[in-house]
Amino acid sequence: MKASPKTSSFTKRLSADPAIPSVDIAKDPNTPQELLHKARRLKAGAFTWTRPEPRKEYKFLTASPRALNDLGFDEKQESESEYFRQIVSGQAIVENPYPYSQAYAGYQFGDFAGQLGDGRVVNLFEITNPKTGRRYELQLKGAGKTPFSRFADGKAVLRSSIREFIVSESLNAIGIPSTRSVALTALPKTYAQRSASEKCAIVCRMAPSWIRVGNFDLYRYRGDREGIFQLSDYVIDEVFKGESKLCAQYADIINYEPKIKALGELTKYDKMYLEIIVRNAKSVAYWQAYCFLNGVLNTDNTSVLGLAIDFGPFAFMDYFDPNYTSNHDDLMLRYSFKNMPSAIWFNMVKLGEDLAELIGAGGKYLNDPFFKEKGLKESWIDDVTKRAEGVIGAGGDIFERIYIDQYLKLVCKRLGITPRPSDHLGVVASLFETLQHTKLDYNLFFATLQQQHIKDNFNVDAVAAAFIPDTFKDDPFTDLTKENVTKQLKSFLIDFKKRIEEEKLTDENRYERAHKFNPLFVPKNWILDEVIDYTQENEYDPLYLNKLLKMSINPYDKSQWGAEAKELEKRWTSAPSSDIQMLQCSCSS
Ligand SMILES: Nc1ncnc2c1ncn2[C@@H]1O[C@H](COP(=O)(O)OP(=O)(O)OP(=O)(O)O)[C@@H](O)[C@H]1O
Repeated sequence: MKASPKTSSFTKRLSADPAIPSVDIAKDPNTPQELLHKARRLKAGAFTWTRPEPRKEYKFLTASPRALNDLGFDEKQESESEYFRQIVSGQAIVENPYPYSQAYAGYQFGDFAGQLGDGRVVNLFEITNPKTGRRYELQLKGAGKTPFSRFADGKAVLRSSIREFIVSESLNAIGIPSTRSVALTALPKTYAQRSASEKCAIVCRMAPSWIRVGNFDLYRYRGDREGIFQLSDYVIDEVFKGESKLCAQYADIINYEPKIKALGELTKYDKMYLEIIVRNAKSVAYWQAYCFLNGVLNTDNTSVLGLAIDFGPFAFMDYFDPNYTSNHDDLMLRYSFKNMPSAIWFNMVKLGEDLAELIGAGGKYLNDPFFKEKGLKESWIDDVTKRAEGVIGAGGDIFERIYIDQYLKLVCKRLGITPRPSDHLGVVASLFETLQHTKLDYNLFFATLQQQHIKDNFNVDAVAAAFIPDTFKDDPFTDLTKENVTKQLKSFLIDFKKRIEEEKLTDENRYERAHKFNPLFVPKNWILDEVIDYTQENEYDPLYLNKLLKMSINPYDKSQWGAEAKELEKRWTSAPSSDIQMLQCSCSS
């Protein structure tokens, strides 16, 4: 890490908080420290200079070998280096570029919440992996108070830090777009009051960009049209690497969408908006295909890159229940499994409203000097409003098409079959009916199915039995009995057999296709709870944590899970007893 060149495109291209206009002022010992660490509302600017608050004691716990590898580092050398450990915990900072916290706003549970911002995050710098050319921005979560801390303490507790550290790396390893975690450091003498007093930690995280829909919301709230232009140009040039890359992947769907055709030529701002929509539609499909719930899909937790971001009350669902919400406080089920697509679409509409002037202008007004300098003439307003509504409406159709297309593709990949447009009525419908009625472990179901021999004279009872865990008990109060579960499974297996015969797929073909999409392990809430308890009760012994990390970053390859703690591996890959399934979490972290 020491030798890697470090930059910050964000602070280079976007405007700083006018209260601390330069790094020299931030560094000046005469500058009041409250300016860096006390809650206040910024008048303007995309960020403010700040730095991690010093803590009494730091204890390095672990680093993700996969993240280090993606940064272009030697895993072992880096994680053992003192310099690395100091940087990822905020004990030392790189003075150039100087650390900062981002300003953003957000719609939380449907209501606008005003200025939010990095209230416990300090951004460090960007590093580009010389081999892949990929750039990542590193930041520290739980690094202390910033001007965005509002009424809170700037801390993150160890419990939520372990959860975020593990799940972000797990999602990425499964193939789901996510922000990442580099390293985890405990703060043994730093406590935070949550429902009880808890010990704290710092997670060093990385992402190609940390920009959220909330960054745009803030400019709209301030009425800062120059800020919206600046942020949009930054996102196009630096996050998406130029206009030519926008909307390239789904050009066929986008260009042939009738509502898009009606808009005439698309501007770079239209394309940026649609690119963000496409990425988020795909991500929701991933979350649903793997039954992952973020739990708080507010606009401040919706990345412009469609990355899973901010891991509070998240969960991998144990069994398929469309009404499940992982968020204990989400009484209206706003962020439940079935509502995730509409929650993200709500956020895309808010982004469209933030960008209304830019996407409404179209080629007709965008290059008009009056528009650039001053804004809209009275006579243009109807035209611009109509076009902005047109872009958002077209975006809605595209969102729906891409989400459905991607969801079906992913589910079929998990089954090892080739998707057909009618699948939602056929084998996929049969699958979800079975999953919902049998309450079998969702992710384990696919991993079990890919192993089964389903041929001409297959013994359907024996195959059905392979899905039912030894621990299964008839529920005396419902019809969830072994007999009914077997019946339901057999019905699905017969439908499935018909389909694979139509496709002329052998068991081997099917396994070859499916096993790359069916993780053998996902970190469920009950496993995370066990690891958190063990780590806290055993003076930060990293045995469980590192075992969980190995399993989470190698979900398709058991051979990488290590020779240690085999009993944990066995338990963590089995279906759990019903009393620890479908756990919920609260937002406090
Ligand atoms: N303990 C805390 N101290 C200061 N600010 C906080 C704290 N917890 C949450 N916030 C702030 O409240 C807002 C919403 O919190 P949320 O839990 O969604 O974000 P977060 O987990 O802190 O950060 P991120 O989204 O970057 O993962 C954010 O502006 C966040 O910075």
